[in-house]
Amino acid sequence: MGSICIYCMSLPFSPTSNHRRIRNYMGGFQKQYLTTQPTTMAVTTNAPIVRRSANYPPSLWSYEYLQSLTNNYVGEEYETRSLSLKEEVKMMISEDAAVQDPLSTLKFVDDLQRLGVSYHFEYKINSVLKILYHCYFDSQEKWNKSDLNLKALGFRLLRQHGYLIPQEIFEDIRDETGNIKAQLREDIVGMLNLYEASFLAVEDESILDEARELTRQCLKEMLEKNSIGNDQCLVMLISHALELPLLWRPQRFEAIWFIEAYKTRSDKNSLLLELAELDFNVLQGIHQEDLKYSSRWWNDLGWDKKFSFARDRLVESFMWAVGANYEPRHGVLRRNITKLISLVNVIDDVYDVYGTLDELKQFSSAVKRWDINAIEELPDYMKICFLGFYNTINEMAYSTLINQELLVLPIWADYCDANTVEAEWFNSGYIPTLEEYLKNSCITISLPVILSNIYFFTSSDITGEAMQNVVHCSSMILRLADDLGTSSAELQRGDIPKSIQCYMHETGATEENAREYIKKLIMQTWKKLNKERMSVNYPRSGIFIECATNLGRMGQFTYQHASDAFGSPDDWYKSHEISLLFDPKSQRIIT
Ligand SMILES: CC(C)=CCC/C(C)=C/COP(=O)(O)OP(=O)(O)O
Ligand SMILES: [Mg+2]
Repeated sequence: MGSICIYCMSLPFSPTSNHRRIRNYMGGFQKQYLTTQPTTMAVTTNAPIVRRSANYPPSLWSYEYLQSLTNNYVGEEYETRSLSLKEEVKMMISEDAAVQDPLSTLKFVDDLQRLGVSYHFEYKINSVLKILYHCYFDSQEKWNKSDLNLKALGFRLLRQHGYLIPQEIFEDIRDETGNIKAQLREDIVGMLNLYEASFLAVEDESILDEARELTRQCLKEMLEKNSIGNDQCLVMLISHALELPLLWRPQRFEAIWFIEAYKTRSDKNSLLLELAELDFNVLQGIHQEDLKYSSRWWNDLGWDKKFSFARDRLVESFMWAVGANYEPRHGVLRRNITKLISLVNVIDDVYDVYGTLDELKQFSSAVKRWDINAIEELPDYMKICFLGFYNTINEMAYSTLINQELLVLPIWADYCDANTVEAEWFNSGYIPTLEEYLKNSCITISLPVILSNIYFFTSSDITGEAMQNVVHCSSMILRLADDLGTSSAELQRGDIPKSIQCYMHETGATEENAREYIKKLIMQTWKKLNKERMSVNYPRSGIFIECATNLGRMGQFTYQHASDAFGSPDDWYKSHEISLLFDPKSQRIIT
């Protein structure tokens, strides 16, 4: 096994002195080029502690700006229009039409989902999908009569709704050379739907794996050769799918994009479009109220002013909350997710960047005891940190009448312990195996702790094992996506090796190959998650499972350009913040 030191990426690595020398060199690099903040605070000796800083930029959004947000889409006029549009659209989802014209029905359901309004019609959608399943998809004899597009779209929507249609539905798509049959390649929309459908694979479904690769190649080639024709909307849909498949996209961000794409479609339904835009704007008003509440909480907590070394990411944390669930009735859930993510960001920065190993151990032990008297032993900045954390969690428990111990123990203790392990690795220069790293870092990515807290606000009906599997899969997806996006900056400022570097160290792979391997792991994890999602008792367990899945999706969306768009939001991320939270839908085209 070849060895490359993650600190210099070129020298052969010897786990002892050579490595330590390079790490010291990195320490020198940090001192020279990164902001360090000498402080007079002493822990056990009188030597000043040299602390790192991640140099995160300040928040883009001031408290005053957030509090000044107003939304015009309130009042009787909009409510009445919205109600009547919903009635009209509901009548367009017809059981009879599903039997007569299954493809049009499936396309309509797909549009409702992508436009972000399907939550109004869940009952009706479930009913037509059930009919479609029994008429066209419950036996080989039936699906053999369907064309590629009908099979692919039906497969995707039905699997998404828990129907385990077998992959064999696509067993005859290849010719004797192994390529997709020529006449199927002419059905570009069918190919696109097959590509999207293939992401619903579970483990050991090679037909779907092959279909994904073959359709990806074909679609990519068509785009490159400009051979799709004049349908601009189809061209947009194909490049959008190749960028990130639909299944991996958080629905609200998809709606922002899809509403604009839908406008360019020749067969668009103007009533449906009006409903989608109006509904988006009404919901944006509701989200703004949640955001204003959250910003008051954050302002009162005062961490943005007290911890200059840490991320002040209230609005961005709120985006994750909307990504997790955007429906009007889940405001409390969004507010709590925002609190949890904002807290976790700062605590993560304390462990990763600012705290000394001794301080971190003290903090972990204080959390374990969950005793207010524990703060006496902590340094000043940690007193504030512990107190804010302690009060917020207790208040969340109180407001939902949950025994705080359920919210706190043992999962926050596990979270702190796992972070301490990372700090120990950093201090000793230890490079874990990929397996060892992932076991620990799927805890430090914080989804287990966030989702365990969320569990109590969603009153979901889900068994312990299913919950554990779903939490594990979404944590893994978020961890791997986060590493693909943030590890370069993290290593520069000094952090433990992340999954890419652990894999490189273990196998001698290049960074490019390691990144490819990590992407494969994301795909494998999705297969496990797909299986879990299809086997649970939908929709009673739906909210929790959707939240968990969506937070994984938020990771894939946020870090898709291999940069830390969350920690250091760039123009691309900022434009999404504006479209999601501040600008109502208008004639503006978003690319
Ligand atoms: C669900 C949450 C918490 C979302 C917020 C965004 C996020 C994944 C932060 C992790 O920060 P990081 O990149 O510093 O993580 P780590 O230090 O663990 O690599
Ligand atoms: Mg971190």
